[in-house]
Amino acid sequence: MTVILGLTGGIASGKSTVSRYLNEFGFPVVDADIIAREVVEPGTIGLQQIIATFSEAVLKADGHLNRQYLGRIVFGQSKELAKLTKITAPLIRETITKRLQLLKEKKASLIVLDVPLMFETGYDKLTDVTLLVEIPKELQLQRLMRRDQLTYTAALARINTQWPLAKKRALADVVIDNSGTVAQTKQQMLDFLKQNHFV
Ligand SMILES: CC(C)(COP(=O)(O)OP(=O)(O)OC[C@H]1O[C@@H](n2cnc3c(N)ncnc32)[C@H](O)[C@@H]1O)[C@@H](O)C(=O)NCCC(=O)NCCS
Ligand SMILES: Nc1ncnc2c1ncn2[C@@H]1O[C@H](COP(=O)(O)OP(=O)(O)OP(=O)(O)O)[C@@H](O)[C@H]1O
Repeated sequence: MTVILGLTGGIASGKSTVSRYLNEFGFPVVDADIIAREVVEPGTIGLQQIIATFSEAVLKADGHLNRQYLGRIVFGQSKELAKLTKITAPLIRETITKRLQLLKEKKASLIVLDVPLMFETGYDKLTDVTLLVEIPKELQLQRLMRRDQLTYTAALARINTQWPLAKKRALADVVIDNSGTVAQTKQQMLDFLKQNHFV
């Protein structure tokens, strides 16, 4: 039987750090952020629809989506974000469903489904167990500002488009605290994997 492990957490909480670690054990990862990029590559229907909605100003000179520019438009303006997700959400869902089906057919024992907006979008329904990576909001702001070179206000706007941590924590089966070192986080993950006989 295949177990689908839903991995979630706020922006810059450490999901990729955890999913990379899980992938080191050979567990396949289906990553919604990566798929969100694939569905708007040049030549896709997704990109065509984005241009039709937001104008050609969203394109870089090489024809790729200017993600930084679009991010500035949508984060902090809920109407604009809703227009974008109306385009991307169905395309992401279709790809995720296909990938999960393929991996199940290959009889993967554990599949990691990494979705930042797991609970907000109901993807937890596809999972057998949900794991939340959490850090305190101040640390989240610091890591996000540093990683994406954002101002305090821009980082806060991104965080505030997502559900508050407490609401996600109430729904998660397992909570991993990523406020310490990466090594400490990996140890918590290893304990979880061992306890559940995944390794
Ligand atoms: C606005 C975009 C172009 C900005 O791109 P950028 O490269 O700067 O960010 P990236 O895609 O790496 O996302 C970073 C993080 O932002 C957060 N985020 C992304 N989309 C959303 C959203 N619709 N609502 C809330 N938070 C979001 C997530 O925590 C995500 O991990 C991009 O985020 C996007 O296309 N978003 C819409 C697609 C989507 O809904 N993705 C989430 C899949 S669950
Ligand atoms: N335990 C840690 N200690 C210090 N820095 C960390 C730790 N975990 C992650 N980071 C750093 O914090 C940033 C966010 O981590 P990561 O990219 O894994 O988060 P994420 O949840 O996948 O983010 P997003 O979903 O927004 O892409 C990265 O720059 C990463 O190197």
